[in-house]
Formats: sequence, C-alpha cells, structure tokens
Amino acid sequence: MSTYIRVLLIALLASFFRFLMHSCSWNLLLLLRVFLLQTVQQEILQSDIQSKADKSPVTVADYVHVGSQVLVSLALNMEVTSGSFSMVAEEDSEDLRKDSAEEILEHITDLVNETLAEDGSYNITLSKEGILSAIDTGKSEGGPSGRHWVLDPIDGTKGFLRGGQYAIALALLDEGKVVLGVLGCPNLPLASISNLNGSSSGDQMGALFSATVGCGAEVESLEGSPPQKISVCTIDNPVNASFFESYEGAHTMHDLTGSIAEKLGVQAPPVRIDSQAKYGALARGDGAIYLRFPHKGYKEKIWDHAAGAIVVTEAGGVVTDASGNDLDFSKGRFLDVDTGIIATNKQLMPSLLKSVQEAIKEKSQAPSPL
Ligand SMILES: Nc1ncnc2c1ncn2[C@@H]1O[C@H](COP(=O)(O)O)[C@@H](OP(=O)(O)O)[C@H]1O
Ligand SMILES: [Mg+2]
Repeated sequence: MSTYIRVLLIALLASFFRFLMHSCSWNLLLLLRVFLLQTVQQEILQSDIQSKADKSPVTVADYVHVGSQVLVSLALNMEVTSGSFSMVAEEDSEDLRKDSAEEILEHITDLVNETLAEDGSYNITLSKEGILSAIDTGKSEGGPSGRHWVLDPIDGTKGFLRGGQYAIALALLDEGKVVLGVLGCPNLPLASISNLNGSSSGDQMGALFSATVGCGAEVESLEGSPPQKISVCTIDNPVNASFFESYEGAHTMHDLTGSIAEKLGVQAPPVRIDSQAKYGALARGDGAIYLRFPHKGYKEKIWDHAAGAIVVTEAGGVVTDASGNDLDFSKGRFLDVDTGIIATNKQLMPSLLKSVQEAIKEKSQAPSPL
C-alpha cells in the first residue's frame, strides 16, 4: 500500500503550488494543483486497511489526510511565509503522539520523506517530531484579525473512500474575510458535471477552481490548462433549476431539502455529491442551487466552506445561511450559521430564501415521530 500512497503524495506535492504574480490587492494568485490520478486512488482504495498497533483500524484516508496536511504546511512554510504562519486545518497530531501510534507515525514519516526525496522540490528530511509539528501548524484558532490559511486536506472523506468526489480545499483569510480560495477536485469532470454519469473515455477528469477576491473565479485542468473564467448559471425560473447536496444523509436533511425544492418548483432530482466539489460545480453553472442543512447540533467548520464559498461568490453567486446572512469566517474554527447554508445565483436567491424559510417553519411545526 505504501507505494501507492507515496505516488499519490508525490503527485500532490509535485503539482500543488504555483504562485503567479497577479494584479489583485494580494498581488498573488495561488494555484493549487492536485494531480491525484483516479487509478492511483482506486489502487489505494483496494489495498484499504492496515492495523494500528492498538488494533484499531487505520484507513488510507488517515495517511492521505495527514500526508496532505504535512505537505501543504511545508509548502506554505517554504513558499509563502518567512517562517511563522497561521493555519486552521482539520487534522491535529494528538492521536499520532500516543505510544500506540509509534509504528504509524514512523510509517507516515517514511512516506512523507520518500515523497519529498522523489519530488525533489525541497531538499529536506523531516523527523518524526517535524511531522508532528507540521501537522500542528493547523491548530490555529483563526479569528477576526491577521491572516490565516484554512485547509481541508481531504474534504469529502466518505466520497474519497467510496471512490467518489473529494476535494483538497485551501483558503486564505485576511482580517476575517476570505480573500483567496482554491479547490482541487480530482474526480470532477473538467467540462461539466453532466459528464459524471455516462462519461466517455474522452472526458478529461479533474478540475481546479480558484478565486481571488475582486478578481473572479476560474477553472483549469489539474495538469494546468489555460484558466477559464467561470460564472454561475443565469437560470431565473426554478423549474429549470437543479440542486446540489451532500451524498451522505447524515450530513444534511434530505427530507428538508426535498421540501425546499418542491416549494420552489424545482423539478429535477437532487444531484448528490461529496465535498466542496459541489461549490465548484455550482460556480461554473453545472447546477443552480446548493443546499446544506445538517442535523440538529452539528457545528459547521470553516475549512468545509471557506474555499468553496469564495469560488461561488467570485463567480457571481451568493452564499448565505438560512436567514440570508453572509457566512462569517471571522469567528474562529467554527461557523456560526443559522440552520443551514444555501447558495445560488442572484436571480434565484429571493425565492430560494422564501422557500427555505417556509420549509423550515413547516418542519418545526410537524409532529415529531414517536
Ligand atoms: N453530522 C454531520 N453533519 C454535517 N456535516 C458533517 C457531519 N459529519 C461530518 N460532516 C462534515 O461534512 C463534510 C463533508 O461534506 P459533504 O457532505 O458535503 O461531503 C466532512 O468533511 P470531511 O470529509 O473533510 O471530514 C465533515 O466536516
Ligand atoms: Mg471537510
């Protein structure tokens, strides 16, 4: 298994960061390249599970999450900052610091070092402590002041393990606002989501979305085709609209989203895919609406939305909570949202909001199941 993970990490690192001068206020456009071949993912998935020393299962997703976060942390350290930087990311090193994880940590350290050696971009070898502290650069609390990188090293873990959609999502917060976002979606067709089912062998897979505040949003291939400007669809009649939502029923209330769509007059069935690939697909007009209504008590994390939200807003869309409030990324690691997150174009937003509020009210008044 380790060979395949190494190949995947090499591909990730080799194609991850490109910095181009840009005329934006940031004077920087970060292009994230994720060249994770589907075949590699498939082979990794087939080799699946190893055992940790304490016999709890460790999945390939564990290796890829940690490997991705270490490599991004390293690249940010070497390329972007002169030393210290703040990163809010999903993984921390707590489990890997346990005695029982010694063997796993050794394995991850070897994988990362082999990856670095083979890639050759950085002449560096990390110790086990170096790996742990690279992971822990992601422990920042973020907040309203300063700059913070926001990383989801593998978003849509369930999709990744199913061989479906997943994304590597990186954003930059400046004084509490998202100013840059990049989404690498290796399993998303470059042209359109309509090619997802029944795609022919000629369809190019993999899409890299990027957006810089005030400069619009773009898509390009993972291999670096010329970036194309993208914009959300111009549909203004919900009858012609389709909507994206999580594949996992545990992540969003499919009954509520069904009721919203019905009230709005949407006729197409939901398009259910994992990860922030949904935001990318929405931003280029593959569908008209994004709905996400987690079950009661779930707190949204900023790394699940920061990159996707700026890609959509820079493509001309609107992303809000269920009351129509903008998402506020300045509150730390969590988002303080009312009930759910919705996104669409400017034309459809007023009627979408109305349907959302009606459906929520109706659900709250319905007798609870025994
Ligand atoms: N019970 C829950 N409700 C809502 N979201 C959840 C959830 N459990 C996990 N998630 C989040 O949903 C994300 C995936 O979203 P989607 O459903 O759009 O694919 C996960 O990201 P990770 O896969 O990075 O952990 C995770 O952060
Ligand atoms: Mg995530």
